[in-house]
This record gives sequence, C-alpha cells and structure tokens, in this order.
Amino acid sequence: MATQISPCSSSSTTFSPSSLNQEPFSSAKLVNFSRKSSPSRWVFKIHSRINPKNQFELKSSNGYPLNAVSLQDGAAEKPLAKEIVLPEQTESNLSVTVVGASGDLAKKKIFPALFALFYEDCLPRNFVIFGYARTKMTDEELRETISRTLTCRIDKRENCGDKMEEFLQRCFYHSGQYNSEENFAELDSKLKHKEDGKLSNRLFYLSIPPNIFVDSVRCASGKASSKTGWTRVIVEKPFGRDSESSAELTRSLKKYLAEDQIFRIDHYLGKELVENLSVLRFSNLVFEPLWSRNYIRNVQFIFSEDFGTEGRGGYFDNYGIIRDIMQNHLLQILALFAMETPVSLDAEDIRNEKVKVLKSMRRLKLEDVVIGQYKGGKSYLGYTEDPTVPNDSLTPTFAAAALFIDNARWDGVPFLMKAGKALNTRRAEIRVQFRHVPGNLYKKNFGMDMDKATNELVLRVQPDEAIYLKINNKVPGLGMRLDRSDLNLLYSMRYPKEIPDAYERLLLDAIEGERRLFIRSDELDAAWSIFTPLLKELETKKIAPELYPYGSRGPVGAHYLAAKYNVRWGDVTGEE
Ligand SMILES: NC(=O)C1=CN([C@@H]2O[C@H](COP(=O)(O)OP(=O)(O)OC[C@H]3O[C@@H](n4cnc5c(N)ncnc54)[C@H](OP(=O)(O)O)[C@@H]3O)[C@@H](O)[C@H]2O)C=CC1
Ligand SMILES: O=C1O[C@H](COP(=O)(O)O)[C@@H](O)[C@H](O)[C@H]1O
Repeated sequence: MATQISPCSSSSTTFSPSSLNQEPFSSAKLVNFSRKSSPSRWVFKIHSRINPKNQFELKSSNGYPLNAVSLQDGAAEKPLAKEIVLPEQTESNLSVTVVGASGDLAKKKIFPALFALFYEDCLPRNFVIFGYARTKMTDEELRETISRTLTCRIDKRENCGDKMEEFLQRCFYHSGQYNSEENFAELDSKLKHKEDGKLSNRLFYLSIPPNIFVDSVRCASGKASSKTGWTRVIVEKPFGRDSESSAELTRSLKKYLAEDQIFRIDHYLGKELVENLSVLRFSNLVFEPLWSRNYIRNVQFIFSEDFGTEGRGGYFDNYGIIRDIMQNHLLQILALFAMETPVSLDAEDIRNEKVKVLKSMRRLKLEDVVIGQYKGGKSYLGYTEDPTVPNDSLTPTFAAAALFIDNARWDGVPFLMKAGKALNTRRAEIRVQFRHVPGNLYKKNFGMDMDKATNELVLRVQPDEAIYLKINNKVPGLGMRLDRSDLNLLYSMRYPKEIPDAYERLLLDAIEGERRLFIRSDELDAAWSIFTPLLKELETKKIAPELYPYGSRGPVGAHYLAAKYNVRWGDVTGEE
C-alpha cells in the first residue's frame, strides 16, 4: 500500500532536467544532482542559502508525479558524480492576487486550493495572498469570508486549526476597479510593502467574467507587475465564444503579456484521472499497441451533472453546454487520449502533439450533433424558468456529438462526446470500446449480441475515481458459462489518501512555471476551429433543442446519433 506523504514537504523533490531551462526561479542553489533508483526519474536536492528548509524546491508535476513510486517505496538516492551549482540570488517572495476575490470560484475553489497547498508545505516560506475586487471589504472581512470555505481536507493530520489561522494571516484584500490603473498601482504598493525588498514573483488569478479580462490584465501588467522576478497570469475560461472572439482575446492579452506569462486554465487537465491518461498509455505495454483504429471501435467522453445551471444562468445562456464543457474539457481529454507519443514530457512537446491531433480533426457538422435542453417538472425548474435565463432561450444544456480524427491512427473511429446538465447522475468518464474478437471461439456463449462481449476500458474521472476493464470470464464451475467481469482499480481502495483538487495541482504548476497542463494559444485556435462553424449554424438557423426532463438520461436523439455509427453509449447499457 502506498505510504502517505506530503507531496512537497520532503527535502528533495522531483522534476525533469528540462525544468532547468525555464526562467530562473530565484535563489535556488542546486547542490546535489542525483538519480533515484528508477532510471527515468531525476531527483535534484535543492537547498536555499537563506532558507535551507524548502523555500526554493521545485514541486511541479512536470511529468513526474509528486508521489511517484520510488519515493513511496523509500528508494535510496544514488548521487551522481556531477554537481550543478546555480548562481546565488536574493531571497524571494511569492504573491498570489486573486482578481475577483468576492466571487463564487474564488471562494469555492481558489482560496481552498491555496490553503491546501500551504497545508502541504507546497508554498514558499515567503508568500502573501491578496484578494482584489470592487466589493468593499477589510482584510478581516476577507479572512472571515474565506475561512468559511477552507477545510482541513487531510483530516488525519494535526494542527489544522493553527495552520488555517497562519494561512489567513497571510491573506489581505484590496478593493479596486478592474479598469483602474490607479487602483492597481495601490495594490502594487501594498505588495511591495509585504515583499519587503525581496525578489518578487507575482501570480495573478483572473477569477472574473471574461468581459473584464483585458482591462484587468492591462492594469495589472502596467501597474502591478514585478520589477525583479516573474509575473504570471492565470486566465479562467471562457476564452472567447468562437474562433474570432478567442483570437481577439489572445491578441489583446498579448499586448500586455508574453505567451509564456499566460496560463489558460482548464481545470479538467488537473484532474487525477486525466493526468493519469498519459501514464496509462505510455508506461504500460499492454495499452499502447492497442491504441488505434486496429483495435478500438469507438471512444466516448461523457460528462453529466445532476443539477442545472442554478445561479449561473446569466453566464451559461451566453455560452451553452458545447462551449462550457465540450470545446474545452472534453476536447482536451480527447487530445490527450488520441495524441501521438510526445518526444518528452516537456510542456511544449506535449502541447505540440495535442495541437497536431486537434488540427487533424474534422470540423463538426450539424448532422453529427444532437442538442437538448432540460425542462422542469413538479419539483424542479426547467432551464428557461431560471429567472436569469430568457424564456425563449434555445441555449443547449445537453449535447452529443460524433467527432473524427483524420489521421492514420484514428481513421474512421468515432469519438463520441456527450455532455449535459440536470441529468440523472453526476459523472465524467472516458470509455474505450474495443473491436470484436475475430473468429471468436466462444461466440455461441454470447448469444446474438456480440457487442456485449467486447472489451471496454473505462476511466472514471469522477466521482469515485477508477480504471476498470470489462473482460469476459469463465464462471467457475464444471460447465462453460461466461460472464462479464471487471478488472477494477478503484482509487479509494488502492490509494487511501484523498485526491487533491484539480485547482491545487494547477496553481502549484503555475507557481512553478510548469505549462504542461495549461492551454497554449495555437491549441485554443485549433479547438475553436472544430466547433465554430457548428456553433454559428446552430445560432443562425435557430435550431431548437430537444427537451428532456430534469433528472433524466437526456434526449433520445443521442442514441440515434450513436446508432448512426454503430455505437452504444457505454453508460446506458445497464451494466455500466
Ligand atoms: N464558478 C465556477 O464554478 C466556475 C467559474 N469559471 C470562470 O471563472 C471566472 C469567475 O467565475 P465566478 O467566480 O463564478 O464569477 P462571478 O460572477 O462570481 O464573478 C467574480 C467577481 O467578478 C466581479 N464581477 C462580476 N460580474 C461583473 C461585471 N459584470 N463587471 C465587473 N465585475 C464583475 C464580482 O466582484 P466585485 O463586484 O466585487 O468586483 C464578482 O464577485 C469566470 O470567468 C467563470 O467563467 C470557470 C469554471 C467554473
Ligand atoms: O467549467 C465548468 O466545470 C463545471 C464542472 O466542473 P467539475 O470539476 O465540478 O466537474 C461545470 O459545472 C461548469 O458549468 C463549467 O463552467
């Protein structure tokens, strides 16, 4: 069983040698370059002159899981002969400014993720957190607000209350307008005061609606960027509504920031099972040879929520489920699933492969899409009954689509997506349905329905993370009866430690300058190219969505779409 360790509190941490080519990360001094027993895993012992504890350790997930096997197994480090020494610099300070700190995402996800990182010793010794928004609030009021959403997730660890208090004392607030250079200059003074002459690294998290992204970036970069260290900006989705608006947003952001300062977040890339997709594919011989049209019949990406747009109707109605979930979360997973083997685990190598696969995809056509909208019942309000949604809205809350990748590996394989709100269950999963066994000796044992006898690999992203493979198995006994069984890796059984929230991983990576899990602008362009023509056609032709009851499995049209490509949705076969 895996040992429970904090990902950041060990005195040595892992990262790939290529991390050294990134921007200097302040005053780190590499004094011991060693290699763990696993030949693929390089380990650097990093000591800071000023803070020998762990101030400058690189902890990002750069391709090498923080809790990787050899660490858990306690393998001894074998020092290599060569010693690398980086130039010494001054002590540094990290500041994280949450722009839009009064909002839903900030309270629900960002502050709790920052606290979890602090709790796990993943933040540097010198750090401050600032909330920034228009709402008038004192530091104390911000602390009071965020303390309600911080949780001691790691319940077996001690001193959570003390840690929480310590964390809150590092949180401050500045009230300002998003388009006011003057207000950002005031923020800058407060940051400088806290930095106290140390080298300053500044991360801004734009947790605000998209119409104020550019103003905030203009003011932050002009008046509050670091003069001595790095300045990075995490941008939340949506990144535009279509190819044109996305390109315009990119152009505007790039007036004030270089591409490598922009961290476009897609929180699905920070989910454990999505991270594991590449590990599963590229480190297990049993999967990669099967990963093509030769053995895979179809792949399904399924997202469902058992609640509606409650509270977010204003935002949602302008976007709809295709932009909200498919064009980003599901497409990102698809790209990771289908890409060729990258040259290395470096961010650019991975993102290059993702772009290639996205560029090989056919633009979606209307006939390959089904849209739906939930209606109300006795106990639930329908989508258009939400007071923030127009009564005659045609915005889809459900969509199913068949996508195709026109390359040698995936020619002819349907990649089906299904996403919906107000359905019967909450889940996100990847389903890989394999082809029939040619000349199957056991054909007669399966009856007429050979589809039921094919192997299916399921990666359940949430809830109850799991990887399971459906196989045919002989029922023990004297006869020859076969049944369907699962080879099941249920995370809660195998890994007792609670899985970190996606935002923790992504924030940590942004702090470390690791871009692997963030979206590059050409990836974004390629993603929008697939969906933009369809989105425009849906809107110009005013295509009416098929209504489905709140809490149901969604419109039946989704089944006809799948049937058109000889596919059955894996989540509705009755033996999920
Ligand atoms: N909430 C979620 O679950 C998710 C959100 N996102 C994205 O994250 C970002 C933030 O989301 P969320 O926190 O829900 O957003 P909110 O609507 O809660 O907005 C965040 C803050 O921005 C300010 N604000 C809101 N509307 C305006 C406006 N029209 N003009 C100026 N300021 C405004 C408000 O602060 P004040 O009035 O104090 O200035 C508000 O507290 C968005 O881009 C969203 O799409 C992405 C994934 C999930
Ligand atoms: O980005 C979004 O994601 C959430 C679902 O995220 P999850 O991590 O809870 O699965 C979705 O509810 C929201 O509409 C969308 O904007």
